[in-house]
Amino acid sequence: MAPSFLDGNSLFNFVVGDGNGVKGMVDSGLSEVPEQYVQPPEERIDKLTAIAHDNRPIDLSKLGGPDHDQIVEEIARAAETLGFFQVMNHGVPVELLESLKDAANNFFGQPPEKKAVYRKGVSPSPSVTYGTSFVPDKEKALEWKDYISMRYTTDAEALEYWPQECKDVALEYLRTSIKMVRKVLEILIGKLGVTLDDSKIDGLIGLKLVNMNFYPTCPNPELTVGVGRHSDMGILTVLLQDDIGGLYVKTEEEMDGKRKGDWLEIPPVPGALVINVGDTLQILSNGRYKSSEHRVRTTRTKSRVSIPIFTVPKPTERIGPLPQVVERDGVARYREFIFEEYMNNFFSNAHDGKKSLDFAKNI
Ligand SMILES: O=C(O)CCC(=O)C(=O)O
Ligand SMILES: [Fe+2]
Repeated sequence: MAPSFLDGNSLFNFVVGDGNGVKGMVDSGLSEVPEQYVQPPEERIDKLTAIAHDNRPIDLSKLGGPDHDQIVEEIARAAETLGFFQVMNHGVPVELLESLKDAANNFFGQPPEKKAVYRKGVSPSPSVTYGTSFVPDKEKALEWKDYISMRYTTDAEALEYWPQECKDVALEYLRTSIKMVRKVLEILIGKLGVTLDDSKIDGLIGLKLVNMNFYPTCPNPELTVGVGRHSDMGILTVLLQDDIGGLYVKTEEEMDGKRKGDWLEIPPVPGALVINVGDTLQILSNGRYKSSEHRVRTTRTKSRVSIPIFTVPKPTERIGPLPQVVERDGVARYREFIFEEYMNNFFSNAHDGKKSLDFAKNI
């Protein structure tokens, strides 16, 4: 029977506390968006004014041929401007991409009690968390999204604790993507005129998370957000999205006829993956690479899945602008800190654009 949400508390408990998620709420028969999900006007997303970012995906297979230098340029240019680009021939098998979307839909298609076992605090492993929105306790308006997050430690631990519905494909996705992430990161660091040894790179991408996001259908998409404005905290994010669309990125500067502050949609391209720069890479590069603000809209008739891999430094890693870059720039735009401090700050605040980076600003 459809629960009647008489007050805000019972709705919050049903969705967040009991782990029914937004999907459970929608499945209970909802004709309009509850007040807790209504965004203030300035955060709502106007689908009609969106401009598509229709750049072709960068063909990574060309790194092995005569066009190597041009591809390196394209990657660096994209990281310096929008901070987002798409790649093809990335080494992640295209069939695996299809299986991943199926796995995500299968996982979220289960009854709530099967998913709720992975809630924070009750999950059989601290590396697996099922939840909804971002930090529900801190948010003025909740995000229209459920997720499962899988932090990688070892293959054995993943095979034991990650959900049956997704563990094999998620591990394969991680294994194949990481090779590509390393390659792209080495290119970007190289373009800064810096070489880092393998152990330093290992530390910078020492923490890896595979998330599966599920955005249920929404009766009033114009009032809600799937994910609010934010930037990612780590080094590079790899993102697989399905064919629904709705990922928007804010332009940091005037480019290709777009004005600073315009929101561009990253359109779904079959077989491609989206890559974006995270806060930590912006900091390491002393601001040259852009960790862009992005957000996700909701849709009325079809649910959407996306599957990001976040590559993030080890919590104990000391982070700051690379000394060679600071020397050349003549100024350090960010301070040094231990990554765990950054991470704790990131997860203790609601999404608020690029405010996460203030933690690292030099005062
Ligand atoms: O669903 C998407 O397309 C993006 C999700 C996202 O930005 C995130 O999980 O950090
Ligand atoms: Fe993101």
